[in-house]
Amino acid sequence: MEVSSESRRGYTKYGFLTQEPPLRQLPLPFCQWESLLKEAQVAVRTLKRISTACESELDYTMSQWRRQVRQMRVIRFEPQRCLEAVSHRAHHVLTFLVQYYIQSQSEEARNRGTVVRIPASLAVPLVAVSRHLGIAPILTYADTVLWNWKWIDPKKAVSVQNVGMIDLFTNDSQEEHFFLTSLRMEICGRASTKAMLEMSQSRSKRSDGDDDHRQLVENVRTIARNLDELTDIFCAVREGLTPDFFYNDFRPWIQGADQGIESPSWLYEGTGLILQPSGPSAGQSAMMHSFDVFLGIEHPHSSYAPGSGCAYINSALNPHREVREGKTIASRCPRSGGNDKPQVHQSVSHCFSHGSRSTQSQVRCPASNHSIPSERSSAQSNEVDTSFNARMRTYMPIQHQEYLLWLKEHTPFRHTREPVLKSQAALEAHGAAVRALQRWRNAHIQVVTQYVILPARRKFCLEAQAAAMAENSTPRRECPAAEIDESTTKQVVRGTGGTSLIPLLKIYRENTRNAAVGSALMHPAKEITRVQRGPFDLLWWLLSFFAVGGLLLRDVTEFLQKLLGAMVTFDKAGESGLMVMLCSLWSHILVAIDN
Ligand code: HEM
Ligand SMILES: N[C@@H](CC(=O)c1ccccc1NC=O)C(=O)O
Repeated sequence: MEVSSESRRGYTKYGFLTQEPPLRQLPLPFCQWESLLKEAQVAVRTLKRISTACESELDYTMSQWRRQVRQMRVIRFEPQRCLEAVSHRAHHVLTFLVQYYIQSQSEEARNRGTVVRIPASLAVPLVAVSRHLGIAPILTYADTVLWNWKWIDPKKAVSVQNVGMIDLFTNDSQEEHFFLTSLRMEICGRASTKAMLEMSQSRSKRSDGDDDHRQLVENVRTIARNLDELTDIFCAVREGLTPDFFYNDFRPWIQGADQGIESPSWLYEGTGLILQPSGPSAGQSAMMHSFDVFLGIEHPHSSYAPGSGCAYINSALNPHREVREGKTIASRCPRSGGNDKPQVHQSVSHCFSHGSRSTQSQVRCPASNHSIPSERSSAQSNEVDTSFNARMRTYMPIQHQEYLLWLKEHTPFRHTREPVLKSQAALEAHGAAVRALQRWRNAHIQVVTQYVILPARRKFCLEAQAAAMAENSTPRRECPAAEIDESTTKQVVRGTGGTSLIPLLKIYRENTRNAAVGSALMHPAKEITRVQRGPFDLLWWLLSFFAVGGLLLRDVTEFLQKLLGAMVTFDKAGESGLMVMLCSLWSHILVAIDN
């Protein structure tokens, strides 16, 4: 797999962000799209903000807006004749318009029947530009983050403080803070990308000298430290975003059509496409994928070939069969994760990869496309779709997909972890990086619980209560969110990427942990010290200190009591009280981490 030296330079300098700040306005022929975007943004901001009493006014305004969209003529977009930056902006604007168009419709309208229609005025140019970019024809992480940033002060360099977002759905600073968190991680993560590139490139022209080896160890240590910085930036998402705003006000705008079997399909008028695409997720960040790829952490069933596999239809006719390239084969598509029953995925489709820009029609089920889970894997993973990562790659720009394939071929930690087996220092560095990634995944699971699981349970409760009241007008009974059991959560809660999210995230964390345990077993190694510790780590160490200290204190006390008889007195009640408190705190922390 060849990645041009030019694009490699690009990754080095700006990570996965574009070299230049993204375009903020499309050229003249496409200004109507820009005006429609402004109109929708203003309507949502002004009418939603005032009060809920304005909801119907918002509905009315948006229905007028949708009419304009339907009546707009199809403007031809010829990406081959445009600068790449224009294509990025076109994909960004069109996918924002599609989200406004679909998500501003009432829930009944969206679920009525099985198909939601995207007017040709949006669908035709969107499919053209998506083919050109080798990306899915739906709002992606690239649209919301990578192609959506601006310098605050163009005279200063790009830094985590000197950036802002261009377009938002709600125009609320909380939404900006959410996207900025990812953007800042992308900027900060450039240090890792640079280190990975250096190592992987030098592997091709390998000299294996001592200096090379020292450099490798230094680079892997850089990655470990950088991952901890990323975790700190990630945790700061809490500083400017409330779970209520995230879940109830912002998230509905970015939903895709991959929210379970009852999700409607999206029909792209004038293109022949019917898809059930996933919404955006930072799981589409090539920077985040590169850590797993580089460190050799495997997530089973995430093997992958580039292209966009999101193009298919769930015809839901025969639950046990899938039509593939003219043949009918028995299969199951793990597309929507968790509670997937065998489904039909009769593909339609066009592929959005470079290699197949021509109107190639092929049958693909995005997740199972490259790897259909075996019996063993299903049992092992408790029916969780672990091919999420492979599917998410098909929502990345094609260069990022190709870069990840190149990295997999060239990482020094491929196959046998050659340098690791050779050197204790490299092994330690690798173990520290893996553990740092695991810490990031722990933090991520906690944030997902706080921002998705708990608000979803709360909403489910309120809806159940309202329904019960409407049915038999029984008095309102409290329904604490915590009462909802796990199976209900699984049914009602999905990620924008369409997954049954917590089981998936836990498996990914487990795979990471196993990679770390594996190397630690081979050579028990000292942990590389973290450069920055979060308050949680401090608490962890303090508790460990007191717990161990408490145990020691008890042993020493007993010893002294035996030794000195009655000379040493110790308040037994106080001591055991302390122990109980410490144990219970400890178990709370363990439970919190496991959640
Ligand atoms: C409030 C903030 C966030 C929430 C609620 C959230 C939620 C989720 C959810 C629900 C998933 C499951 C997959 C799916 O989308 O269906 C997921 C996956 C993922 N998210 Fe986030 N996310 C947040 C922020 C971030 C950020 C800032 C990053 C990094 C840039 C990130 C990186 C990932 C990755 C890499 C995955 C794939 C699973 C893995 O590798 O462990 N997330 N996220
Ligand atoms: N998967 C997340 C959404 C998400 O993480 C996301 C979506 C769009 C752009 C960036 C995202 N992640 C972090 O900024 C969710 O289920 O809400």
